[in-house]
Formats: sequence, C-alpha cells, structure tokens
Amino acid sequence: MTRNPGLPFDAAAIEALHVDDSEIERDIAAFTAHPLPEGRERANWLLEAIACMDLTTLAGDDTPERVEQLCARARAPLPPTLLQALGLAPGMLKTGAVCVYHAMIAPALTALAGSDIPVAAVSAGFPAGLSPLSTRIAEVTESAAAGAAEIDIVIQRRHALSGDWRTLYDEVRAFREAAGQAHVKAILATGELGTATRIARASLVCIMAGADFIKTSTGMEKVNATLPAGLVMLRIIRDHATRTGIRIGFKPAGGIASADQALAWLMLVRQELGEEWLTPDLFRFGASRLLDDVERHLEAHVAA
Ligand SMILES: O=C[C@H](O)COP(=O)(O)O
Repeated sequence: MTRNPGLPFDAAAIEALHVDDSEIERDIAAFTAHPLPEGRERANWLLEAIACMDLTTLAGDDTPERVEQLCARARAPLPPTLLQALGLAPGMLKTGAVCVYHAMIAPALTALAGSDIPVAAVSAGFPAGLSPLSTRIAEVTESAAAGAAEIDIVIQRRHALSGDWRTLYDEVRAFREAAGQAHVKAILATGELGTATRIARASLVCIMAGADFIKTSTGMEKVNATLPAGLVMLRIIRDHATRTGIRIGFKPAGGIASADQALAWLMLVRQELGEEWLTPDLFRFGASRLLDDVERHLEAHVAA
C-alpha cells in the first residue's frame, strides 16, 4: 500500500475549491443509467468486492468470540464448494482487512495470525470524534502499538462545518504522526457535511495532512455512503493524483449491504479513477453485512 507523504497546509487551494451540487447529481443520474455487469463479469466483480472488503464489526456487544468468527470468515469468505464452483482454489480468496474497535485488536490479531490480512482499528473518538484531542491522539498511538496496521480516524465535523480547515489539517496531521507505520484512513462523515464543496474541501485537507485513504462514513450517521458524496471524493483523489502523482485510496462505508450497491461503487471508481484503483491497496468497502448478500448472489450465479 502506498504511503501519502502529505503536503503543507494550503489555504488558497482549499478556498479555491467549489463543487456544484446539481452538477454532481446530474453526473450520478447519468452514471446510474448504465446497466450493471451481468453473468460471469458480474461474478468476477463480486469476487473483487470481497477482496477489497474491510469485513467489519463495530457493535457495543462485540466479544472476542464474535471477532474470531469474523476473522475466520475473512480468511475463507466463501464456502469451499462455492469457491470451487467459481473456479478458485482453496485459500485463494480473503478479505482486504478486518475492521474492529481498539478493544478487539488483540483477539483479531490472534485469530488472523499466519495470514497477511491486516487489522484495521477505528479510532480518534469514533464515531463522533468529540473527545479531547489528547485523548484522540493517544487512542491512535495505542491502536498502532497494539498492532493495528490500519487506523480509521474520524474527523471532527465541526471544523469542516465552520470552515476551520487549519485545525482539521493539524488534527489529521497529528493522527498521521501518532499512527507511525500504520496506514491512516480519514473518515469524513459526508452525510453530516451538507454540501459538495465542503466534502471536496474536507477530502483535500485530509489528503494534504497525510491520510492514505479517505472514507465516506462511520456507518453510524443518519446518512452514510452515497454515490454523489463518493463522486466528489473520487474527483479530489483524481485531481490529486494528476497534480502530484500520489494515489490516495478510497473507502465507501456505511449502509453498503447489497451486491448491486457494491457493483455500483466498483463501476463508479472504475469510471472516475480507472480499473487500476480497484485493488485492496487503493480501494476498500467498509461493510458489516455486504458479504452475506454477495455470497447469495454468487450462489445464484453458480446455480443459474
Ligand atoms: O466502517 C464501516 C462501517 O461502520 C460499516 O457500516 P455497516 O455496518 O453499515 O456496513
């Protein structure tokens, strides 16, 4: 996975960003008019969705046993018979990562020992990001020290809502430093940011501050991952890659529970960034329920 070195804070570049909400809605309407892949192509994309999935459990009643079961599923996401029917050898398919709260990092690491599946931990006051900055930084430090290879930090929405981009930049930069060698995914909570321009600016600020990935949502907002918000983020990632040559990852998360939703996200990323972005290094789904529906659709494909 590539590391984002970040850029110095650039107020002028942030203020210069304006995105027309109606233009985004229009572009999404045109995109959704295209049919989704069918047949074997559809099955192949669904397998890619599994490989790019951060298989997630973020519940107050999580236990080590539940996390062990999740990790077993991350190692072997589909039943052997289905895998075989799809032409894949045992062990050829795994999820991109397992995503848990800090308290579940240790059981996840134990359950994933010997595999190369990374543990991602949500952090920085997840899901609202409203605890003191020192507490949020310490949480990131502790999760990295506990062995999380990826840290999903949430931004404090009020900085974006009030246009305090410097404070947002400084905080994400501090999380980046606290994460050490771990990769940082910055969660924007786009459903709470209100406008396309704000989503674009928050995306750019997190990228400037050194986020390796930008992620739509925590899964806990009233509005989670939406295609219009995703489109805005993808275009910021594209512009950044054009200007700097640095590839930032993208993680839609929250409410993505059906195979058709997953396919739509994959096709949107392919349209905006190209197929080279559709690898676990640059693209992840954050999802707690998606795998069940993807499995059902693959079973139906094999049975057809
Ligand atoms: O980061 C991942 C999200 O919390 C997952 O949301 P979900 O439970 O709606 O799939």
